[in-house]
Amino acid sequence: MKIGFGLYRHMLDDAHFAFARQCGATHVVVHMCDYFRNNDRFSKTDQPVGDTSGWGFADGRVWSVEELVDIRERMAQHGLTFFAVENFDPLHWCDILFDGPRKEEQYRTVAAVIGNLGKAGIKVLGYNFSLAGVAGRIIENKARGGAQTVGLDGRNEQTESPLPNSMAWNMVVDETATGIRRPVTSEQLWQRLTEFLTRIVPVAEAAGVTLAAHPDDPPLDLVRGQPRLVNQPALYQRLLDIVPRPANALEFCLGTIAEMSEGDVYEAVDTYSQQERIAYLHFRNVRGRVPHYHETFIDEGDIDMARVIAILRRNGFEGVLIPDHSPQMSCPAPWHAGMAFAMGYMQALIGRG
Ligand SMILES: O=C(O)[C@@H](O)[C@@H](O)[C@H](O)[C@H](O)CO
Repeated sequence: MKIGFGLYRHMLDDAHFAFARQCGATHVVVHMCDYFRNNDRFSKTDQPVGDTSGWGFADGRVWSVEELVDIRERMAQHGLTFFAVENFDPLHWCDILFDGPRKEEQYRTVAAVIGNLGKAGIKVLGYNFSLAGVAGRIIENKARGGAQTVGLDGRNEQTESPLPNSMAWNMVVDETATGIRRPVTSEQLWQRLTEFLTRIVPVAEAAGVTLAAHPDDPPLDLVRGQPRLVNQPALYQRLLDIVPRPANALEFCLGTIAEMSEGDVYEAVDTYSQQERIAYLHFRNVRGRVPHYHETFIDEGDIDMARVIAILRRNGFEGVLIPDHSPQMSCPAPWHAGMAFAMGYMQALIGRG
């Protein structure tokens, strides 16, 4: 098992690389999509949360081999491995998600993105096949000591307001578009995922890249009038079985799995790590289940994190674990302190960095 760190687009600098290494990270998961682009409404010091207007503005640029290699080489100077990219930019694939007119063009874009990752030596691409994206969460001071965290306290304006045509994956993809997205059925969503995996897993295999699926967070049935995909632990198996190949793997988000209304997080960890289909984990903790939960510090949630590590060890898991996100601590550096706390706990559980 390897301990990693997730860095957002605006954190790809020496200071954050040094901080990640000092926290014991050896591997980095990079968010190449700038969730905050052209959007100063929300603080960039933590994960994006947003409101009914979503996160930032997608730009759809295909990340070049050169820029990916530059990031990889700058990280390497700090003893860090560029392990994965997490998420497409919504403009790479919004018409794949919504079966729109640019679908075929976007399949070519997705193939180009994956091809460039492979050429740059980056072996994992996390993705979240989600129509409304990570939407609906609210900011609350519910973590230990009143620390700021995110969660859900029942359905709210964000989860209920219909998704506009201007948005996909909780970001703006066409600010000129008007009207509301036509509701998609759950079966249509699974059909689109089936086409996506059937067409793209071979592309990923040829590029030497593993695709890793994140579950839908919050794992409700509907968010903004659109169905959710993997919102129960057993549905991960349905996704894996569409294309039963090693390159069709999981970005296993422990927190999201624990938030789900059904299932047992320990059984899920055991089931999927036994199959060796977990590429990396979001090793974060929560309290409660949808529609009432909040993210917690790594040591104070419902999940016994030591028990999760014991299951992973028993099943010989050799992938990467990252904290994903942590509550913001009340100090001059809320994000850094929260991440350092989480990483220290992971180091103690998993081993020396
Ligand atoms: O569980 C979650 O929802 C998180 O993994 C996401 O907030 C994730 O950090 C973002 O979607 C970026 O991938």
